[in-house]
This record gives sequence, structure tokens and C-alpha cells, in this order.
Amino acid sequence: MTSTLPESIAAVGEINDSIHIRRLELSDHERGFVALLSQLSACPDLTASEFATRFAELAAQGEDHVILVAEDTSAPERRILATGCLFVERKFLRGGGKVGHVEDVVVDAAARGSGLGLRIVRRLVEIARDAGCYKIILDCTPELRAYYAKCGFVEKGVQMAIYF
Ligand SMILES: CC(=O)SCCNC(=O)CCNC(=O)[C@H](O)C(C)(C)COP(=O)(O)OP(=O)(O)OC[C@H]1O[C@@H](n2cnc3c(N)ncnc32)[C@H](O)[C@@H]1OP(=O)(O)O
Repeated sequence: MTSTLPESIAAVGEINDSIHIRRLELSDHERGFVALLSQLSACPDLTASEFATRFAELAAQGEDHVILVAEDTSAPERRILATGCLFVERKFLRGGGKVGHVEDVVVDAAARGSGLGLRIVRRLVEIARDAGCYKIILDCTPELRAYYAKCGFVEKGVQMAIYF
């Protein structure tokens, strides 16, 4: 099962000879996608069946839930090197406006510092703009202010949370 990229995004999918940014595919379970997420937060492995169930739920949200991954097509195992997610929230506000939320951005520790994180987030911003979102927002730690500023974000408001 593969979800296709919007045409405008697919057209700029290749960022160099071997790193390709595309939508998450079901087979990415075997390419280290879950292990990559565990570099961001607690993320125990999922069985293939558990992964497929969640993949189908998210795929059913179509363009309202976009997970991008970067893979190295030159490596035989085509491991996933980076990922980032865009969730589109549909509102009654602003004449039925839409807000983009950036979530779960992570670059493999061995691939950091080469611009991959910047490219993934910029691509998510582009998708949100093309989808008609009036803003795109995210939560991050203070240490990541400079990184997200490089991605074009400005600081706004205060994050509040209740963890269960
Ligand atoms: C909404 C969320 O998901 S928040 C969670 C973000 N994810 C994490 O914290 C997981 C662990 N960290 C990572 O995966 C990576 O370090 C990321 C995603 C934060 C950055 O990915 P990278 O590929 O290393 O970043 P990239 O190389 O594209 O850097 C882009 C620019 O931001 C800067 N930058 C990157 N990380 C940082 C940082 N932690 N602090 C300050 N500046 C940074 C870089 O120096 C670079 O600037 P330059 O263009 O002037 O050289």
C-alpha cells in the first residue's frame, strides 16, 4: 500500500543523487521507520500487523495526514534516514480554515547536520501551504528554536500540556 505525493511535491522529490523524499509506505516498517522514531521519543517496535493497522488508519485521512520519509536509494537496504509529519486540522474558524501541525520530525543521528531536517520540514510547509492552511505550527524544546527558525518559523505563544 503506497500513498502518492501531490504532483507539485513529487516533482521536487529528489534532493540529490541518492536521497529521496517521499510519502511513508507500508514496507517502511522493514526499513527502520519505527527505530528511527525511537530516536525522538519512546517508540517500542510494532509488529507488522500493528504497523499495518495504524498505517491504514492514517492513510484513510488522505491529505490531512502526511508522513514524509527520506530514504537513501543507494544503500541496498534503503534505510529510512529522516521523517516528519503534517497533520491538517479542519476548523470552523476563519471561514472553515485549516491549520497545519508539524509533528515527529527526526533525522537519524548518523545523518544529522547535512540539511536533511531542513529539507523535510520545508517540504511539509510547502504541502501545508498548497493544502490551503492559513498557518502551520509546532511544539518543540527551547534548544530547537534556532533549527526551526532556520526552517522559517517564528516563536509565538506558550505551549501547555497534560501528559497521561
Ligand atoms: C515538532 C517536532 O517534531 S520537535 C522534535 C525535533 N526532533 C528531535 O529533536 C529529534 C532529534 N534531533 C534530530 O532529529 C535532528 O537533530 C533535527 C531534526 C532537530 C535537525 O535535523 P538535521 O538534519 O541535523 O538539521 P539540518 O542539518 O537540516 O540543520 C538545518 C539548520 O539548523 C541548524 N540546526 C540543526 N539542529 C540544530 C539544533 N539542535 N540547534 C540549533 N541549530 C540547529 C543547523 O546548524 C542548520 O543551520 P545552517 O543551515 O546555518 O547550517
